[in-house]
Amino acid sequence: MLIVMAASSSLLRMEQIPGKGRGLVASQPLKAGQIVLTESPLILYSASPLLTPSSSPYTYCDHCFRILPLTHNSTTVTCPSCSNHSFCSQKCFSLALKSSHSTWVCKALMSLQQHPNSTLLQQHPQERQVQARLIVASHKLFLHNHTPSELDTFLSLHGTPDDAILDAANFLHSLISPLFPPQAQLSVDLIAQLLAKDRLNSFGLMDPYSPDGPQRSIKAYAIYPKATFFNHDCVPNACRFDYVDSTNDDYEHNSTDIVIRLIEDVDEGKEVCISYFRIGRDYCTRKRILMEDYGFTCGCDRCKIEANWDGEENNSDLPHVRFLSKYVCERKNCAGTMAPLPPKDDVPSNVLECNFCGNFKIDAA
Ligand SMILES: C[S@@+](CC[C@H](N)C(=O)[O-])C[C@H]1O[C@@H](n2cnc3c(N)ncnc32)[C@H](O)[C@@H]1O
Repeated sequence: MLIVMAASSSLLRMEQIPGKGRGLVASQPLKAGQIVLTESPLILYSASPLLTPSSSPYTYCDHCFRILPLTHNSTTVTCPSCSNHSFCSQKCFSLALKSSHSTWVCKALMSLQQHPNSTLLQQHPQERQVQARLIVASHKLFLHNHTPSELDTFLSLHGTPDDAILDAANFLHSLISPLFPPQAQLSVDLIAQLLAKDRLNSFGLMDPYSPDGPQRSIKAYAIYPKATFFNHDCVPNACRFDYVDSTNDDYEHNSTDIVIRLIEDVDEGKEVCISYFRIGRDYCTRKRILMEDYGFTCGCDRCKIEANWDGEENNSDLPHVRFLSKYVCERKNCAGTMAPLPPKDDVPSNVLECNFCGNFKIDAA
């Protein structure tokens, strides 16, 4: 059912949006269901703490983050050097050896997991163990011979270190810089920038949906070079899909790619926005997350209206209430966002797909 279509970057252009910084706007009229962006992560790293056993019921391939079978089967490969990282197939392991689990990454992670580094890490909040993974995963950006544009792109992202980040950066620098090759330009300031940018710009790749399972947790974080420029709206006109655990062959080797698909038609020049979390959340929760995690107050029409609600109103005619009743997935334990499948031969689809549980429904309207 899925349709793979890499979006041309000409569908979107970057502009300064008053009060929001940079954003992405439609450079031509766009249709509901249209895929406006597909891209691979610039940085991708596991959300599992390096030392503490994960609370997730799942284990993942350490390269593509697909779920591994409970008992390792014949295709699962464990890294013979560290015995700590597993891969869903020989192919994924081979790809990992050239990128996410190169000899250097393997040695750096092992060194962080060994005494006395592990003792030092354990004396700090557990978050440091995940931040250490981020720094190791980003090591290519810090090498002098690495393409400078990626580091420049990264450093231009939103996010400024605060005192807590500077403390974390000082500690992580003392722990990790001895592992870096001499030609790397790793400094406390660069680590602080990395942590600050990651906090505002990374997307979480989630555990698979299960109707009766525990609440889904994040299995990996990814920073996408263009998708990071989508601003937030509480009534978004686009939403994000990923197919990490999809069994569809089209996604076999790009399962950590992000796919941004339009929920409704977007006129030329109009900003394309996503929601930074599930859209059904109430006003106070949205306001808190946007301030605490992203540092801004949302000025969208939905927030303006809901700020004055006392819970007694009949709101069924309001545009955002109609939007939510149409596009929030009603499946148990889900509440994801539903977007139409891509149009075929310019004919819009009346099938909606949930970006969280993968459910399909016919749009009766
Ligand atoms: C992932 S970045 C999005 C791109 C960003 N505007 C830029 O110029 O790089 C997230 C940041 O964009 C800004 N932002 C996103 N949505 C916003 C909104 N609806 N209102 C105000 N600021 C917003 C906030 O500063 C937020 O921390």
